[in-house]
Amino acid sequence: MFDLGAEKKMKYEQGNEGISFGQAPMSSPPDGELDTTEVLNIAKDDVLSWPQLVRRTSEHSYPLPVLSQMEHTVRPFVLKSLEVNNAIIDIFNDKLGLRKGKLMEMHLANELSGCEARILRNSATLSTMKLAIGSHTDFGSLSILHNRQGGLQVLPPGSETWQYVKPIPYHSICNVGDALSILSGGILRSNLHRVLPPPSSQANSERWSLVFFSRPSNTTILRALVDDSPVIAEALDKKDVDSKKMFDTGATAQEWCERRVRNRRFANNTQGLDNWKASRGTESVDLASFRSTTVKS
Ligand SMILES: O=C(O)CCC(=O)C(=O)O
Ligand SMILES: [Fe+2]
Repeated sequence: MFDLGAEKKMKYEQGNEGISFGQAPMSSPPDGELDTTEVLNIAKDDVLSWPQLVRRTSEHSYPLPVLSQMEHTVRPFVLKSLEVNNAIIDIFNDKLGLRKGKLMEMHLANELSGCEARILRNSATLSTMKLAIGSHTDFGSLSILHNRQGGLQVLPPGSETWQYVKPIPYHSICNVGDALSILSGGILRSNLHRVLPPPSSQANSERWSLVFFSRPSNTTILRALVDDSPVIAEALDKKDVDSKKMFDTGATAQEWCERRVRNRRFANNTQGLDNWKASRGTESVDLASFRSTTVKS
């Protein structure tokens, strides 16, 4: 799939419109270097409507290994991921003081959304510092990540030191993304992370990972649910005027994702810092941290 050759891969390219599904060359603002990881995104909407496609055209759908495994592998993976995702969303819903089912109403599987499964491959490399995936927050609600090799790092809030997240066998890693952070008035945090080539004994090996990203339905407006929960209203109340603005984006979930995807695309990343700024999510760290290579294991 990733070995198809550049020309054939173009057929499955995600396109320039900020829509994420398909094969995606991403770069790492602010320096605009191409991330070394290759990714293929499969839309939840296409998986659930299969054999019909609603997000990709039949001419530019997905590589053959995806299509031939749709019934036996891709669909069960997406259904199980949605089940796990929904259970976690419901727990957060109650902890945030929202009425039962409020968050789920924004994540209905049969409504069009940016939810997607992602397969990632980073070729073996001798350079231990070349970014496999540049620093970013995830765009949506929850990301459920399955990886066996190291390389994932997080930058804890207020810190300039990246820390490795060690994969634990039979466990997955769950990240909160921007959408849930905004809806919760910042009570849930969308963490800043990046990927380096695997460290120590795994260095020089190819790195594969698999993620399911859940995102609110396309039409969901991304703003803190202050009218639905006193807990969220109180959290937002404590923020200063500038931070408050971040929690009333005026954007739909679709617009939010499209903006972020478009400005992280290698092909679009020609404006240096302007692209970098336009690609940002809910993080509020300075530029120095994005360039920092200080690592604590
Ligand atoms: O491959 C990983 O460990 C992380 C992938 C990731 O952060 C992403 O695709 O957004
Ligand atoms: Fe990520």
